[in-house]
Amino acid sequence: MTPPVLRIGTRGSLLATTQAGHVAQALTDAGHPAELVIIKTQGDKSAAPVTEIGVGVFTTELRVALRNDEIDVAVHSYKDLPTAPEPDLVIAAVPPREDARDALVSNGNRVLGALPVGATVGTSAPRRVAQLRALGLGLEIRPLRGNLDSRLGKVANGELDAVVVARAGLARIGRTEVIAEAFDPVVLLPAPAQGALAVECRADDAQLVSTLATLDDPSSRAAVDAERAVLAALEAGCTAPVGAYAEVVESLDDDGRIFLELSLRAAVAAVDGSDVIRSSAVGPIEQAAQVGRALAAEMLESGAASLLA
Ligand SMILES: NCc1[nH]cc(CCC(=O)O)c1CC(=O)O
Repeated sequence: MTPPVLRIGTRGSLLATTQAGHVAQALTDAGHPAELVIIKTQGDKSAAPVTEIGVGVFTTELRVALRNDEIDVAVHSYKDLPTAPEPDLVIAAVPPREDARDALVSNGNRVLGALPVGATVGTSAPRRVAQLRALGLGLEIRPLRGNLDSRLGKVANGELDAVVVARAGLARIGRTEVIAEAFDPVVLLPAPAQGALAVECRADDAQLVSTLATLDDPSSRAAVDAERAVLAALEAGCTAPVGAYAEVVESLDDDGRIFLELSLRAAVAAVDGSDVIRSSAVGPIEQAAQVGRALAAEMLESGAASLLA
């Protein structure tokens, strides 16, 4: 039995409570009153690089709370969720995704190409570090962690010339005005599932699963399923130098009729920027995960494993 007021578990950051708040509001509007329950995760307690604290640092405690029936729903940034399946839990909804691109916030609002050699750019994600280095612009990449406000603060106070963050995070907290440039995926491929939310609940809570399903956006779900299948098939985690981006696009069949299909691009980069393997594929929306796995297999044949080692 689902209690009268749904307990929505979320991390406590402004970004997390804002995005979980949207989910709570949507449920309340649909006649299912909901409230937020703040859960502290390992990633909130430690300021160490995520690459060191490990997989699931922003999500494990939320899943524990779900299993302990302390919350009914967990709202995660989907890109923070490990790819390992959890049979007792289900991603009941992937709401419409935000713009998935990475964004540059810089001193003087300069675009990346206008930053001089030696300019300091903050980011800790190996995926961003690798792709930025591969551009060969002579930038000084500096480690960066903490919540969005503190990251932006490092540009404002002059500690760094620029930072790279997910545009979606800025959009959700209403700060897109600070963006100097949103990177085309050709330049910088976003993390698998970046900009998407995962709305998770216990798999045996059938009534709640169907309630949450009303928030699902099938195109967003297909895209993230394909992207995460690439990551899983490469046996890489959310801190690996792997970018993937999928979207539902219009194509023409042999008779000139428009149909929808999934277009997927992925990249694996050496963290020192010395090499990038890129690949792309199109396929049926209903077979998103297969499209992702096939692309990963192709990239492994091109030598992706040696870049991930
Ligand atoms: N691990 C940090 C994290 N998890 C989700 C987002 C941004 C929002 C999103 O991608 O949905 C961020 C911050 C960032 O990458 O700049």
